[in-house]
Amino acid sequence: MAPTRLAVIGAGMWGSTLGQLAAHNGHHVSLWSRHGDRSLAETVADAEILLSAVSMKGVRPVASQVRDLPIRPDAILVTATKGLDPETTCTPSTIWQDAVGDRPVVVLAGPNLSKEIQQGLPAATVVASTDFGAAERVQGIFSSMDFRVYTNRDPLGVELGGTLKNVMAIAAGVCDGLQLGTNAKAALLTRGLAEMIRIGSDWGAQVETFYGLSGLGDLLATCNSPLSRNYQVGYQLARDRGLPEILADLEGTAEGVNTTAVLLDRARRRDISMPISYQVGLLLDGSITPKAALEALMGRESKPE
Ligand SMILES: NC(=O)C1=CN([C@@H]2O[C@H](COP(=O)(O)OP(=O)(O)OC[C@H]3O[C@@H](n4cnc5c(N)ncnc54)[C@H](O)[C@@H]3O)[C@@H](O)[C@H]2O)C=CC1
Ligand SMILES: O=C(CO)COP(=O)(O)O
Repeated sequence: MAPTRLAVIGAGMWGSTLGQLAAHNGHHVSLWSRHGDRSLAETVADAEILLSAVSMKGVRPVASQVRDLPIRPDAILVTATKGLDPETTCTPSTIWQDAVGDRPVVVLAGPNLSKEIQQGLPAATVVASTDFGAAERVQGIFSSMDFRVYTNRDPLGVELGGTLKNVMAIAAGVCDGLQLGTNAKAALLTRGLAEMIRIGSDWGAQVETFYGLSGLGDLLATCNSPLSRNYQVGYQLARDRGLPEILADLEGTAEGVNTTAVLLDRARRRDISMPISYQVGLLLDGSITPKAALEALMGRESKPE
């Protein structure tokens, strides 16, 4: 494949890792950070691929800057952020589509703990777009013997899988922090996936997408790894640490903390039952203890699966 010019917007853990993967494949990568010397305008001007890996709070401000900059008419925008916009509850790709007009937008998500990828351990991911040719182009840029990239035609489902599992990862951390055992964890993840599918299909995503790498795959990785920041938040809450203290010590962003409130807002308005997410919300705002959250979930009225 001919070398491609990539602008990686956001030089955090994930942006840097994705930049390295593309550079190892011989592509020309420029990394932009709000703290760096190079301007965003210079970074994106010639780029054939613009890849955003800023955390959710940066998506709207950065996308509105990019909207006002000259970029190539044939540029492809790739979004790798896993979060929800608090103003509108929409996903990052919606904000980016608005900023780049009719250029293709590709969502990249999967079970991708950046520290493992940095060590050269094998991983797989998904690139999804309604423009299948654009997804295939991005697949070619990142694919290697260490990083297997699948295409998908359901960008919303892929994006929601990566985003919603962060809420479940907080719950999974609590489960392990309280030492509730393997049965409890399996029940939590299975019912968590049901919750993700319930709201995701109402959103317009395809159910089968949630059984793929970006849904079940990312749920398994994130909910079972101490490398996950979201898992760490839950684990440490269960060990009686306060949220501000946990976040102050955390390396990078735990998107699930903000995602939970936005998700619950949407679930309330759409009248969708999200019992696990609801307890995570109470836990994060300090109005319930981890043990009381467990009791509330186990004490719910009996129902069919
Ligand atoms: N680290 C990982 O393993 C993975 C992370 N992700 C997702 O990627 C996103 C970024 O994650 P990390 O790189 O780990 O987080 P990070 O905290 O290491 O980096 C976040 C980046 O966003 C930038 N940023 C934040 N607000 C900004 C603003 N207003 N303007 C400009 N830049 C701003 C920060 O400067 C930083 O470079 C998150 O949504 C995360 O869920 C997805 C897959 C894997
Ligand atoms: O999304 C991730 C792995 O796919 C990273 O998880 P955390 O953001 O919880 O660290």
